[in-house]
Amino acid sequence: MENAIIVKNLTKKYDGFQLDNVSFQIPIGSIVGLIGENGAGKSTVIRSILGLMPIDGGEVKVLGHNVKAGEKESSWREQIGVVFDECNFPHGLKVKNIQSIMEKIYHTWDSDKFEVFLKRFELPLNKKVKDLSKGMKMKLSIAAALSHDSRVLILDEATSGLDPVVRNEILDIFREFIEDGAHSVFISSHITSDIEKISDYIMLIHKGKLLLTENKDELLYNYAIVRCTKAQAEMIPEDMIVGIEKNAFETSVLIKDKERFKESSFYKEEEQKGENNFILDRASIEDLLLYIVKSKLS
Ligand SMILES: Nc1ncnc2c1ncn2[C@@H]1O[C@H](COP(=O)(O)OP(=O)(O)OP(=O)(O)O)[C@@H](O)[C@H]1O
Repeated sequence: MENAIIVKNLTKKYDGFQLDNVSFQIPIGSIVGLIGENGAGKSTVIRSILGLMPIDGGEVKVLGHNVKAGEKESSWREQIGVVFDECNFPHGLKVKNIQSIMEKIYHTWDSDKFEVFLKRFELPLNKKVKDLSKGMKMKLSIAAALSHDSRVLILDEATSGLDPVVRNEILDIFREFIEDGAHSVFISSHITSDIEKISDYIMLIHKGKLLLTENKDELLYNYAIVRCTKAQAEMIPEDMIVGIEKNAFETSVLIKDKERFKESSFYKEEEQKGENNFILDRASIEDLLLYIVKSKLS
C-alpha cells in the first residue's frame, strides 16, 4: 500500500454548498496540508474521511479500509489519531486521569508513551481539562492522538490559536512522527506558514472544489510573483498568469512555470531594458491562496 488515504470523487451536498468530486491521496510517509478560506470545505473533507457523516457520492479508503458512515467495524480507527480544534475530553477530568478513559477506547493505548508526552509538553497532571489554557488543551489532544498505534494523524485546525513557540514545537513532533516512512499526517489549517513549513504536499480547496494538489517544493519552485507596472503586466503571456493584484503604485502578478516565464520574450526584453525594471519574487503558500482565491472571485 502506497497511500494511507485515498479519496475518489467525494461529493457532499449541504444547502448552498457542495463538496464537488474531490479526489486526492495521502502517500504514506508524507505530510499533506489542506488550505482554504473559511467555509471552503476543509472540515467537511476531514469529517467525510473519518466517516463521521454520510456522503452523497464517491469513496474513501483509509489504510485500505473502505470507510462508511455509521459502520459497526471500527478497528481501523485504532490506527488513526484525530485532533480537532476543540478538546473533546470531559472538562471535569484531571489530566492524570485521562489514561483511564483512553485505555478503554484503544487496545493499543501506550501509557508510557503518553506520560513521556505529558512531561515533554509540561502538562500539569493535577489540573482539570477545563482549567487548562487553549495551548495546553491542544497539546493534551495531540499527546493522546500519538499515544495509541496511530499510523495516520488527521488534524483539523489543530494549530490555530496556539502561539508561534508552541506551534513550532508541535510541528516538529509531526515531522518526527513521519520520519520512519511508515506514518502520515493530514492537516488542515488557516495558518499557511505552518502548512508551508511542514507539508510535503499542499492541497487548496475553494468553495468545495480542489483547485490544487501539488508537491510543495515544486509549487514554491514553479510559482513566482512578478512586481511590475500595469503596462508591463499586460504584456505577460496570459497562459502563465494565475492571478493579479493591483494598487496605486504597483501591479503584482502570480505566474506559474517560472522557468518558462524566464524564456518568454516579455522577460528577455524587460531584462535587457535595465536591472530594476521589474522584480521576480518568491511566492509563498499564502500568496498562492490569496491570488488563486481572488482570481476565482473576479
Ligand atoms: N452540518 C452542516 N449542515 C449544513 N451545512 C454545513 C454543515 N457543515 C458544514 N456546512 C457548510 O459547508 C460549508 C463548508 O464548511 P466547512 O466547515 O467544511 O468549511 P471549512 O473550510 O472547514 O471552514 P472553516 O475554516 O471556517 O472551519 C459551509 O458553507 C458550511 O456552512
